[in-house]
Parts: sequence; structure tokens; C-alpha cells
Amino acid sequence: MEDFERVNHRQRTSGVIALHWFRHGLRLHDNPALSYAAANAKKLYVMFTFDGESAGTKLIGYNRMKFLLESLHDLNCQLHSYGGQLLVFREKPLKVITRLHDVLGVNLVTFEQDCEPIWNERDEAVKEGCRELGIECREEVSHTLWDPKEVVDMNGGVPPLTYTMFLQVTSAIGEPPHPEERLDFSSVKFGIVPVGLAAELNLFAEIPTPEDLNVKCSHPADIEENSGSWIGGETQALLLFDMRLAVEADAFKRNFYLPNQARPDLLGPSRSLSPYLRYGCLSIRKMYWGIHDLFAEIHKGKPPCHVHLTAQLIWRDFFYAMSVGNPNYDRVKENPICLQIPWRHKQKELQQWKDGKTGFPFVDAVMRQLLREGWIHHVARNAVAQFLTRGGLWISWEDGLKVFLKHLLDADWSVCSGNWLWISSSAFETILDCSHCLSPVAYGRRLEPTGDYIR
Ligand SMILES: Cc1cc2nc3c(=O)[nH]c(=O)nc-3n(C[C@H](O)[C@H](O)[C@H](O)COP(=O)(O)OP(=O)(O)OC[C@H]3O[C@@H](n4cnc5c(N)ncnc54)[C@H](O)[C@@H]3O)c2cc1C
Repeated sequence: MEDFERVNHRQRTSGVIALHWFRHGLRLHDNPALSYAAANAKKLYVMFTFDGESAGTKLIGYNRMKFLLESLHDLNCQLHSYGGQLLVFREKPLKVITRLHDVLGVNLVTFEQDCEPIWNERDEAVKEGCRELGIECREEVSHTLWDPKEVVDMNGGVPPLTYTMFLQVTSAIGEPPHPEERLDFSSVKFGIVPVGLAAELNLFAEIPTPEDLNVKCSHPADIEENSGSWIGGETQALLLFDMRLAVEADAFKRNFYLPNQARPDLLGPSRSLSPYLRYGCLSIRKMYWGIHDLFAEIHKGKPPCHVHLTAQLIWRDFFYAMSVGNPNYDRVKENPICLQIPWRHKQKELQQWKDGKTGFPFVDAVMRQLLREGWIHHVARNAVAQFLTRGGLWISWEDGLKVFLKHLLDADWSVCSGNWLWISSSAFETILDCSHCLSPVAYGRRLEPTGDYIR
């Protein structure tokens, strides 16, 4: 046994040594699993591990990987100010946990719930491994407003198939929890990993770059041009959230709702919070209650109204709940909620759509923006998704989903699949509906009549 193993073996017997495992939830505020670890441990380790899958890294483009790494960098900087360090490994989580238990005496592991079925196997293996090692495992729900598993249970074991049903079930559960008070980390004692163990577990000396993880930019000229347009991390998320509250306050005062949906600005600077919600840099509960309380303050005495932004946040929860227990949610085959539509296999047209070379200027501009920046407005997503599926090329939504999952900054397995199912009219309705489709020409002209967006 090495010296440090002996020392830490002794520590194990005398108190809680915790490891918080970040998967998403990349924030210090309103993070109940992290606060539990910090409040109960005499020493705390915090980690993220690149296992080839977690945080949606199985299918990931350059822009999202950059956003994720910036978010980790931001966490690390914040932890540094409290004398801590974010440990970033390239290893399977259970191996890291096991070795940190063996060598450093870790006896408590905490993490935020990843409710999607694609994570069940990973999380069950970790929970089982912890049980065998006698490690306490604590999982907290804070990536969604309600616990999607509770929603399904409450609905008799099946997900509520429509948004209205979802609202009924959640109103029976009650309001979503308020965000926690911000924890003071200054009294937390953070642990570091000895050199030998660091090498064994492939601990990065500093936050890696996308290239370190073999993710390359396919348009190198864009790196400089786009630098600064999206910056990952909690610090930036909180800044943008304050700006967003000001925009919503102005709209509420004028009795106007969803300003960025009703008057989409395709040319303005990116202000969306979805990539920050996807990685949990911003707490969904902080956003929900922030908007809710703002409405209540401006419209004193009026009952809460869900036609504004909080309704959008509830849609996000709806799509998560829909995917619980359905590992085939992202495909046509063996997906119990998906209509079996005879989509055509047209490789050439699919490639043209992916490359932004269909010949329809608006559709092509949107796809080029997706490839270069990783973010496109909701109305633009609608346009290209309908064009690919029931409104134009008649190609399966599954093909479109893969492209979105790779390139979108906010790409989220449940939310993206749910929206593709919706837009292609493959689910949440009983029949395929092609009676109302967006014109790929007139729609673009209406949204942005100057043509500057396309240029
Ligand atoms: C084909 C398609 C794929 C999509 N894929 C994703 C995805 O992978 N990840 C993702 O977060 N959103 C996805 N969306 C939903 C939506 O386009 C984005 O959430 C929205 O554009 C984000 O912009 P915003 O933050 O300004 O939204 P806002 O209007 O400010 O809404 C606030 C938040 O509510 C949530 N939200 C808004 N609209 C929706 C919606 N339709 N479904 C679920 N949640 C919503 C998002 O978290 C968003 O950040 C997709 C939409 C379509 C049509």
C-alpha cells in the first residue's frame, strides 16, 4: 500500500468524504445534490468524467463540445476561488468512484438525476457498485421542475400523452420546488488527488480543449469569427438570465407575452438560455420562479398565467416525462408513441439538407447557421424540420434528429426527439397531419423580409 493510501485509509474511518459527480447540472447555485455533499462532508471531491457518453458526448460537434468545456472551465474557476478544483477524468465513472473509495476513503457519492432512459444502465451500475462498496449514493432531482418518474407514477405508470394531461397531473403533484438558497462554499474543505492516482485515472492537468478530445472544427475559419458569440458556463448563464428578466418585464408591462417567439429576431445577438438549461448552468427552478415572481409583481392580484415563458419551461418537462421508460423515444421502430409513416430513403436530398444546399435559400441559411454557430431560432427549427419531413422531402425525422443532436448547442435527447416527433406529426396526435405545412419560401420571407439573414 502506498503512503497516501495508508493515510487516507485512516481518514475513511472518521467521517464523511464525499464525491460530487457532475454530469449536467454544471452550476454551484440551486444544486441540491452538491449542497448535500458540501454540507455533510469533512472533505469534498468534485468531478466530471469523459466516459464517451455522459453529457451527450457520444454524438457531439465542435461547438457544443466547446460550450461544455467552457462550462467546466467556469466551474473550475469558481471552485478555485474556494480553494477547490474540478477533477476532470477520462475514465468510466464506476472505476473513478471505486478507486477514490479505495485510496481516498470516499464514502458518499452525490449526483443530479439524469431521468432519460439512456442513462439507466450507467446509473444502475454506479448505484449497484456503490452498494457493494458500502458507499452512500444520493441522487437529487433538479434538472427538471418535477420528477418525471413521479409524473409517470402519478399518471398510473404511463406518461401523460398530451400537454393538457401533463398539466393536470403536475397540478395534482403541486407547484415545482423553489430554488435553494446559494450555498457558501468558503467553509468546505476540498480534496485533491495524488499524482499516482491521477495518472491511473487519466486526470486532466487542466480543462481539455475539444482537440484534446478528438473533436475538430470542420470550418476552422469560423472559430475566430464566432468566438464570443456563445460562452458556456454558469457565470454567463446568470448574466443572460438577468438580461432576459429585463426583456420579459418590459413585455409584461405592455401585456405582451413571449416576445422572442412573437417577434423572432433572426439577426440579433444570441440571447437564448436553452444551452445553459441543457447543461444545467442555469437552474430550471431559478428560471421558472424568476419569471413567475416577475409576472406576479407586475400584475399584482392577477392569477398566475401560463401563456408566458413558464409554459415553455413546462414543455421541456413534458418531453422529459414522455421519454421515461421509452428507450426507443428517439426512433421510429419499436417506439410505442410513434406513427409508422413510410418515410423515403433519399441519401442525396438528405445530404443537401444537411449541407444547406437544397436550393431553398431560407432553409439553406438556417442549416448553415446550425453548422457554423450551433444555435438556430425555434421558428427556424420548425421550418427546416417540416421541410425535411412532412412538408417537403418526406425524409424520416430520425435522420434530422441525428443532425440536430450533433450540432445544436442545446441538443438534448428527450427534448430534441420530442420536438421532432411533434413537428413531423409522428406523435401526440392520432393521424399524420399535412394540412398545414410551412412554405419554405413564404415563411422565410415573412420572418425576415430584408433577406439579410440569408445573405
Ligand atoms: C425540431 C426541433 C428540435 C428542438 N430541439 C431542442 C433541443 O434539443 N433542446 C432544446 O432545449 N430545445 C429544442 N427545441 C425547442 C426550442 O426550439 C428551443 O428550446 C428554443 O428555440 C430555445 O430558445 P430560447 O431559449 O430562446 O427559448 P424560450 O422561448 O426563451 O424558452 C425558454 C426555454 O423553454 C424551453 N423550451 C422552449 N420551447 C420549447 C419546446 N418547443 N420544447 C421544449 N422546451 C422548450 C427551452 O428550455 C427554452 O430555453 C427544438 C425545437 C424543434 C422544432
